[in-house]
Amino acid sequence: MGLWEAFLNWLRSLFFKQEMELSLIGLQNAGKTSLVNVIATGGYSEDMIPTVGFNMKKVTKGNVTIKLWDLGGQPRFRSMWERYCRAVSAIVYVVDAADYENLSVSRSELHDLLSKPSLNGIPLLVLGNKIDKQGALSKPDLTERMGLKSITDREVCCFMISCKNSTNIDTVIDWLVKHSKSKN
Ligand SMILES: Nc1nc2c(ncn2[C@@H]2O[C@H](COP(=O)(O)OP(=O)(O)OP(=O)(O)O)[C@@H](O)[C@H]2O)c(=O)[nH]1
Ligand SMILES: [Mg+2]
Repeated sequence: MGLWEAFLNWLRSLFFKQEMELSLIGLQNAGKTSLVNVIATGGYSEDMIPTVGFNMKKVTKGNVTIKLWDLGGQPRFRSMWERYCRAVSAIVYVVDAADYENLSVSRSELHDLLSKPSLNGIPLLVLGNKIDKQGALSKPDLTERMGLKSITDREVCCFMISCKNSTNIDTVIDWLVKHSKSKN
């Protein structure tokens, strides 16, 4: 980056703060809270407590402030997913790519959620997590098993990640930042 361009970017960052709000959705144990921690602090722990209800965290990346709604994935919390997705710039749906048993439930929960008229057109980022695990699905397999090609009414993107090894977390952050909106 040239000096002049860097200077312009710096100026822009002073005046054009960006902000975004997004919701992290997915079945229990998919790694949503782990992802929040990795994005916020880079920390990872095996010892996680299931999220009860939801948590909110604000993270700043460059001049973008991201408000993250981290929702509980257990069946009893799924009915509130829609409510927390209505006003967001993007829905981030986390899937455990090594947990074959729960893939069909994850797929149907995703498609149920996207069928809500209130969520029409909101961009979707699907993250296949835990690719450090042996036997984790490849991106084409996950795309197929989650029926992502049939979603045509919005922007859909899919990345394979590992919160444990911080794989592709920078790609996720780049995507998020690109989907933020100007505040003023
Ligand atoms: N091997 C591996 N384990 C992971 C990874 N990410 C998360 N985990 C583990 O998966 C378990 C569940 O992680 P959480 O982040 O609590 O999952 P969650 O989606 O927030 O679950 P709920 O809050 O119940 O909806 C924890 O034991 C994590 O350590 C990963 O990339 N690789
Ligand atoms: Mg959680």
